[in-house]
Amino acid sequence: MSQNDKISMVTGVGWNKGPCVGNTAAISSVNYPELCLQDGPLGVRYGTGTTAFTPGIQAASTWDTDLMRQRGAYMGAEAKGCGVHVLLGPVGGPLGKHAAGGRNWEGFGPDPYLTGIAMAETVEGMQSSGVQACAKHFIGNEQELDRETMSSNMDDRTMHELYLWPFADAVHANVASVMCSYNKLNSTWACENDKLMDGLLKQELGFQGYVMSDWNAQHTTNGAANGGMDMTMPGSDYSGKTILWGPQLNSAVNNGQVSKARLDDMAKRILAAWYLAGQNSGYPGINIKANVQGNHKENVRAVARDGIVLLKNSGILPLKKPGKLAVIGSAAVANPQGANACTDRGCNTGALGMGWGSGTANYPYFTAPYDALKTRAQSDGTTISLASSDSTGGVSSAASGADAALVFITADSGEGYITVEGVAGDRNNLDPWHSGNQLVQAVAGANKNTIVVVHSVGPVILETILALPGVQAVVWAGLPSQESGNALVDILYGATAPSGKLPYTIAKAPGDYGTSPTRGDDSYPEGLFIDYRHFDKAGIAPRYEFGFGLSYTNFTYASISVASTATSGPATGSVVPGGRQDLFDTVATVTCAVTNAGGVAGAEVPQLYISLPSSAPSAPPKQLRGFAKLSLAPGASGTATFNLRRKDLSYWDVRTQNWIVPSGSFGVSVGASSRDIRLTGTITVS
Ligand SMILES: OC[C@H]1O[C@@H](O[C@H]2[C@H](O)[C@@H](O)[C@H](O[C@H]3[C@H](O)[C@@H](O)[C@H](O)O[C@@H]3CO)O[C@@H]2CO)[C@H](O)[C@@H](O)[C@@H]1O
Repeated sequence: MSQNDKISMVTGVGWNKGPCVGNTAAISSVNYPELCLQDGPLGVRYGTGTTAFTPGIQAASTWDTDLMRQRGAYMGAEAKGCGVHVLLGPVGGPLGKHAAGGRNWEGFGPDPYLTGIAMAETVEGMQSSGVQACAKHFIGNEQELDRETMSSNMDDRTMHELYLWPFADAVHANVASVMCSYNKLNSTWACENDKLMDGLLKQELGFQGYVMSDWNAQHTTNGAANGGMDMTMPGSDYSGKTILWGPQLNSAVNNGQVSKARLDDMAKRILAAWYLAGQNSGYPGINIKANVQGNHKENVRAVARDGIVLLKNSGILPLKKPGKLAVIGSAAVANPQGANACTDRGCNTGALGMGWGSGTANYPYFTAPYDALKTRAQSDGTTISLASSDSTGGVSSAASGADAALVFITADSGEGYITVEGVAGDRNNLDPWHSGNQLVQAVAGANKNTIVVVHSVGPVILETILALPGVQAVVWAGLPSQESGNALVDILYGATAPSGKLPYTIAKAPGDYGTSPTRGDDSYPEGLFIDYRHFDKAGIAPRYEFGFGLSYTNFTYASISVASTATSGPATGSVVPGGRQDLFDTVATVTCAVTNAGGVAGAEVPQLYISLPSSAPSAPPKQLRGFAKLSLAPGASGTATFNLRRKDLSYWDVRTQNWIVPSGSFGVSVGASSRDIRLTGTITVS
């Protein structure tokens, strides 16, 4: 390849200059195609014949690795069918430091272990279908407010044990590419941060793919090249005036400011990823409008359904052919202007299926809650009525007299380039939108059998709602995408027992989280203590804890067994993708029996938390390090097996710059949530 070829391979053609959101030019000398990079984390953005998969946070809410992998594989297959070479997902940052963070819903929640597993499953699924995955946004882009000017200043241990952790799992899964983020990291732009891209990602984690910039996140020609960035996107700023690579990079290489070896390295990494994905032969031509949906809606329905978390149920659910059902709220029906009426889903009108921004896709269709409820009611002979307004005025007459009243509320957020109803990305508060508390108050005042359905991007404060005696059930339906109504009916009528568990904590008050987006630089004073790690350490009682979720049956736990070969000391071995080799060795196995002790089939998510021994530096009281999902018939038992990797028992030692397994007694807690611990054991490491 000539120097010009290499420059062309690493430089986007410019904003809005190609068929995809990011494009590089074809290089005929090596039969390399015009490369197509397209969002995003839940399917092909701007497609017309593509599936709108569930957002990452809903996949996390299932705690089901098979569904996560299938979701990734189907997204990858659709991307390939459209000729997309690089699908811009999954999202491991934001992790979810702020409950109100605008883009949290694109990823898998604030626990690094759960997000890491979900990242790996998604990457492997996507790349098994032949598309290159892109782990983003690297790193510290935890809020939309000031994201393009602020610095995320975090200490080394917090970096390793929280924010870098999911990216390490993505690299271990051989992710083809990583996207550096808009913000600065410890005062240096992420996209020219040598410590970050070269030091952490390429050396410590052994990443062999390429780093692309977030769109217009590059600031200098030489700083980015010498800091470890390998591809600039989209190749110009949004006005098309500023171009930082292309001819500028050519000059920098010619005058020695960027070495030829560095340019070769960039090109080698991009080509390696292209070969890794097998895109060098028989790859389809680019057609974002191709119809590639196949049967993928089945995964959407399964994730939407199994991600529903039942928070409260006095026994009203599952519904048993009610004579009269009242459905209330604007969020029960599709956006009257059309499900795709707002660009990049930049409005909260009608039923909510995903947040807004670049991480969205067009709905090929949208089954709203009321659509599916009406179909079910007709087959049951139920009289169903609809009041699709959030005004409390006529609610009393709509709700009274019905056997049950279903009221729909929402909370939305998204990417900061769109402002919706005064919300510029990050949420302004953790309340339901559209006066949801007042709506529920009015409904529950008129009907003592009120069921609240919440569609939300993240935690909502539910105290007002839970204090109402008429509220018999709260169904946390999350972000279900195109299969919203069908998934909800599956759960409400008991075709499937709810099996989702919260991938974040729902607090009693916003201040309980201890973090919120702020202007300017952020020094990350909370360190390791976000979400449940903070609640546990500070002794704050959450309303619904991380990992919580009810079912229509109940499960008992017994017979914990712990076997370990773990030895104390630092990680060793050569660096493989993801870090030192032995970090990924299984060093302990915990098993337990789980029995469905109730009368209906259901699925349980036993969760394993570890507590580090006293010889380790101060650490969160409990940290998730394993989970399983067991589907069990009534009376049946199954075995949950948790394989703990060396890394799962380690802390990051800043002095030696290595992972260390401390000696002593590790607490092992297995339970139905982070605060419903059913079995305990110990792992003793000498
Ligand atoms: O899509 C690729 C990555 O882009 C980042 O989001 C950008 C988004 O894709 C793009 O549509 C949007 O463009 C707007 C632009 O910011 C604004 O100045 C202009 O007026 O309107 C444009 C919309 O027509 O910019 C987004 C960045 O600000 C994502 O961060 C990343 O995750 C995507 O993969």
